[in-house]
Amino acid sequence: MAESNGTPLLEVSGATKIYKKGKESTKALDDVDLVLSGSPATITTIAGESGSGKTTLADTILGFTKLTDGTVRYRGQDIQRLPKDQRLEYRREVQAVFQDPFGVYNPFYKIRHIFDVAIKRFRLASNDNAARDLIEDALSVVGMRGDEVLDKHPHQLSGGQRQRMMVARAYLLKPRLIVADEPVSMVDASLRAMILDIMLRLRDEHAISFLYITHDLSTAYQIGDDICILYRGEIVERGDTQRVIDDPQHSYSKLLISSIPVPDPDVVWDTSAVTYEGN
Ligand SMILES: Nc1ncnc2c1ncn2[C@@H]1O[C@H](COP(=O)(O)OP(=O)(O)OP(=O)(O)O)[C@@H](O)[C@H]1O
Repeated sequence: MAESNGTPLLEVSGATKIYKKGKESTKALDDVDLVLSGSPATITTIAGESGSGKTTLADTILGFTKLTDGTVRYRGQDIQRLPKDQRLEYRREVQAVFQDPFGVYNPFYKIRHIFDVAIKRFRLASNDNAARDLIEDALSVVGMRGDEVLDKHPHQLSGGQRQRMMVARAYLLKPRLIVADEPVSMVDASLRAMILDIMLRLRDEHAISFLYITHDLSTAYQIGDDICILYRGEIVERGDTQRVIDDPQHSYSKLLISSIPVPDPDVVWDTSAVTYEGN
């Protein structure tokens, strides 16, 4: 897919999504604009409370959900109107890592199946040796080896290992963007640190950008470049992560940030948190 100079990797414009069920309707996204330049690669956090529209935005960018209004452009092209060959390229270059790694595995297949399918679908290797090398390379990025995992079934791996398999599968495809929807919320603290570190390495060493969807502002603070605070489907504040978290301007951001747990016993818990009642 051609990327002309200055064209952002991803551009979401006026994204509005209304879910309708009978007479009820929910506006999950309300006129959201978002641009990821892709160069240099960055980690952009989408943060907000449950129901704020984070997953809807992620699903929209992945092409799983159609917008009611607005567009998602990947390298300048509306993802809903891509010709077949460009669609395959977009499918390869924009990968997903989800919260529950168990949900995406077929329990009947061994782990190697997820890699074999990806290699076949995107014609990544011309023979078995080349395929094996690609898989080992991808596993090494997440600190694993093929003989440890490939002949196992999903239930024989820990949650953290399954999540690392998902990251390895995404990396195998040499994506430009990984949409990571709560990727560390179901793993323990040490694995969380490892996965966040892998994300940083993929950004810095492999130029992979991330859209990091989370309600956890402390991890966003650790790894995020930019942050967008989503509230009821609208981005109410955006900017450099440290700036926004250290000095939030919008009253909802202030409320969200005041609820971050403070680990330092010498830091007094701020009990004067505002109650958010709208703009
Ligand atoms: N398929 C659907 N049908 C109807 N309403 C939906 C659907 N998916 C999401 N919604 C509604 O849209 C709003 C945004 O939901 P969404 O899942 O995008 O939020 P979220 O920020 O990802 O929440 P969480 O952190 O709990 O996953 C919510 O009010 C939700 O109930």
